[in-house]
Amino acid sequence: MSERVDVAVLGMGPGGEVAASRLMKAGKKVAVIERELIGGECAYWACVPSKTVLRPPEAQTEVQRAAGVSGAELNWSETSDYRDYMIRNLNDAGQVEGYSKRGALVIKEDARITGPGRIQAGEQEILAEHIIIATGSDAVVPPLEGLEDITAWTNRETYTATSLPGSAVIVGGSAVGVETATFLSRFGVNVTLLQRGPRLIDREDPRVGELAKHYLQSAGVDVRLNAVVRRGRRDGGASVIELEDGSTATGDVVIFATGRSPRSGGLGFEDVGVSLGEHGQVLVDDQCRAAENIWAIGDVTGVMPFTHVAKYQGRIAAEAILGGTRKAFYDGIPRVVFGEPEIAAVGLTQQQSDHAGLHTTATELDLADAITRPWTYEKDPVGNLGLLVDTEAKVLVGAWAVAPLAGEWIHHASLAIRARIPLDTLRDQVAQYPTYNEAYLAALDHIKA
Ligand SMILES: Cc1cc2nc3c(=O)[nH]c(=O)nc-3n(C[C@H](O)[C@H](O)[C@H](O)COP(=O)(O)OP(=O)(O)OC[C@H]3O[C@@H](n4cnc5c(N)ncnc54)[C@H](O)[C@@H]3O)c2cc1C
Ligand SMILES: NC(=O)c1ccc[n+]([C@@H]2O[C@H](COP(=O)([O-])OP(=O)(O)OC[C@H]3O[C@@H](n4cnc5c(N)ncnc54)[C@H](O)[C@@H]3O)[C@@H](O)[C@H]2O)c1
Repeated sequence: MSERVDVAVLGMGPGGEVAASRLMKAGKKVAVIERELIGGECAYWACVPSKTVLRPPEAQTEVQRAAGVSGAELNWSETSDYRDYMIRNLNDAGQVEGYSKRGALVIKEDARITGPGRIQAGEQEILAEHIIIATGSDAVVPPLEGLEDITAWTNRETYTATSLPGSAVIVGGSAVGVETATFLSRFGVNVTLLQRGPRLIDREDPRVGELAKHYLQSAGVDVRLNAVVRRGRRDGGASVIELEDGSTATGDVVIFATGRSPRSGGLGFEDVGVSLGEHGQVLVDDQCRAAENIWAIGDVTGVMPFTHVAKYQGRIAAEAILGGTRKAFYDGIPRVVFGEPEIAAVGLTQQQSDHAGLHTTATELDLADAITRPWTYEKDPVGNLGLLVDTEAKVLVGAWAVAPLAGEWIHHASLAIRARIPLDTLRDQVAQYPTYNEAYLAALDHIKA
């Protein structure tokens, strides 16, 4: 039997949840279709568990680095219990009930689009005026000889593990690799981090990668750059990765942190006029429209694979379905890696601004040399801020910070870039003393523009 709704949301990660909630609030009849757990990758295997297990090490660092306080010890068993609570013990019964009570048609099935306005979800056919594709992304595991012989994990096994391995080889040194190395090393796991290029976090300014490497090495992580993985093999209980240069890396597990690919294959998308890009991402316009009455949001669009972007696109698509005209605009959206200390960036890198033909000047500030907060915060203060300024338009176009709480105070730069706030206004802003925010004024003092 077919069921008719106004909007069918295919995939209930953070993007799908925001879109569905907004549409239901506006009185639309919504079908929410999810084949695993309502909440998606973020809630169970990615953002939420990773940030939950990173918090105890962060708190311990704060204690170790602040004057006059001591004695913080990590406890994995309590951490993993709290992590399990945060990921709802991989049970979405509460979410299913919540959406049903709010009037949604909740379908827990694998779904595919079978024609315009038509979805097959298990035995059930849904007829919908609008379809929102919010199917997210999968972990990419590179084809590797001997893969079946090693204990290979992705974020899923890592962030639901009950007991931790004694040692781990992490392949991939960007957001997932750096966060996972931070988490595991702090809980006493011997970590080797293999990054194929010359630097970590390779989408950001080179200094960001340098600093990330420095802090990981200080935490005891064996960071190997330009590491080209050749094959895997088993040696007793251990998993061994052989590298092109003849060296090896050995661990109880090998964790692949080598990127994501959009979940767009075999779901009938192309049959209804949806176009896929070269990486399989669903192509969308600036209102997240993928085809007539079909919308796509979140990781499946490949625009910026972050939860805050999936949620933003969910708001944009819902508004468009309700007749709004707001367009998505991606300037000034922050990118934070929750390392130790936090690694935050926003806007353009120097390389991107050169490519765009902008005339820019950059500066880097050692926070301890310039402001008070690092000294009141910890005994041996760390932290750096980099700014990139367009000298013609006299606005900030890029910023990065590797420092305590950087994921919080990067939002000052985020707003400045997004709203193109004139440098003169930024220079006139008065930050609370003593806060990390004062670093912006100190850095701008070094810039002639
Ligand atoms: C380890 C890790 C840590 C991360 N940490 C952060 C972080 O701290 N902050 C941040 O902003 N981002 C983080 N991310 C990225 C973030 O997880 C994603 O950007 C976010 O989950 C994307 O949301 P989404 O709604 O597009 O998709 P998803 O969360 O992937 O959800 C998509 C849903 O669609 C369902 N689905 C797929 N196909 C079908 C189908 N055919 N039928 C029915 N249902 C289907 C899936 O089961 C899934 O539940 C992290 C990622 C990883 C891997
Ligand atoms: N805090 C956050 O917001 C957060 C945290 C984790 C992940 N995420 C998001 O999730 C997505 C996935 O993150 P990710 O770090 O897995 O992917 P990524 O695509 O950002 O980085 C993958 C890294 O692995 C390296 N790599 C790829 N293949 C390799 C190989 N064979 N050997 C060695 N190195 C290899 C690449 O050079 C790259 O640096 C990202 O887009 C990220 O934005 C966000």
